[in-house]
Amino acid sequence: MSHRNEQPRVIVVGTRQSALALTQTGQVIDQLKALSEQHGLPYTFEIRKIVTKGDRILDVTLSKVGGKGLFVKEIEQALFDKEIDLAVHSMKDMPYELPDGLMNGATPKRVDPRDCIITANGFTFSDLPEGAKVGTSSLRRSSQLKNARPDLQIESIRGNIDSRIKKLESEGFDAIVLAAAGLHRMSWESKISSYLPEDLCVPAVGQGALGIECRTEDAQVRHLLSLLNDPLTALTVSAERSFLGALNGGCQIPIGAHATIVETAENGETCLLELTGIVGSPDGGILLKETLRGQDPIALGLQTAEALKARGADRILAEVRG
Ligand SMILES: NCc1[nH]cc(CCC(=O)O)c1CC(=O)O
Repeated sequence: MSHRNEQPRVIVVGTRQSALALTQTGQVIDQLKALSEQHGLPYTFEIRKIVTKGDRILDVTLSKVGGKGLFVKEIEQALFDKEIDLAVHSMKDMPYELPDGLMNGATPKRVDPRDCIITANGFTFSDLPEGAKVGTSSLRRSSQLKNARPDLQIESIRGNIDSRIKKLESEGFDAIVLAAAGLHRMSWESKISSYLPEDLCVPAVGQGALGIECRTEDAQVRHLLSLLNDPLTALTVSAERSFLGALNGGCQIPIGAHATIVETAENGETCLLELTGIVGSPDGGILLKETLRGQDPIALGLQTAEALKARGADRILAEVRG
């Protein structure tokens, strides 16, 4: 079926070493293998593990470590050095701006974007007892949960999802908050006690989606990755990331956004998007939320950010950044 005359090539895939990173990278490689076969591309795949700064620093709140892209810098260097040819990231850990020479080659279909809680006693969120101790290091999550339930005692919990689940019991949390997507990819859905609906907790920008970074000049990898791209996911993620960029955000500040497709035109060329964005104070005292609709994802992200700025979002964010 080959319409080109491709030479055999080993494509090296970089990944962080966490169980989730390895699992989602493995899943993407399986999909790329199937697509290569289907399209007659003579590619084989190899995994290279990379340790990032975010993996090494585990004892401080991430917003204090500072710097965007804590989990991606070493990976990007490996791409530039051609030690690897592509890297699978959780979209929510990908910085807003990629360096010159690198690009997001594909946004595969998103899985469940919601946050969920795992509790020691199988409680749902509304069952949590007065003053319950809830583990999360995300300012976005603490802001929204404290806003709904000022009595909760939010405490920092770091580490990969597997070590956080262990800490639920060993450190006496009543509940921990995690992205459902990571648990689904690990086939750990059965650990989920309940999902947090979006009117309670708007997810992180890009949550549940992946991004696949590659070199802009690598036409073969770009062609292969284009086969894995899901255009509707790419549209919603681009609205969310436009919102994040307009607020100069990273993943360690209290910002959340989620876009959905409301309507697609028959020809599939235009569609109507709805974007909900929030900015909150970490203690939950202030929580600003806007929902807007539009066709152009970039414009929609900017407009939603402007609407929040008009209500004081910049002041909240300046305070968090210190
Ligand atoms: N910041 C860590 C991180 N990056 C991606 C995921 C989960 C998977 C995803 O959202 O795609 C997680 C863990 C979590 O927040 O529970």
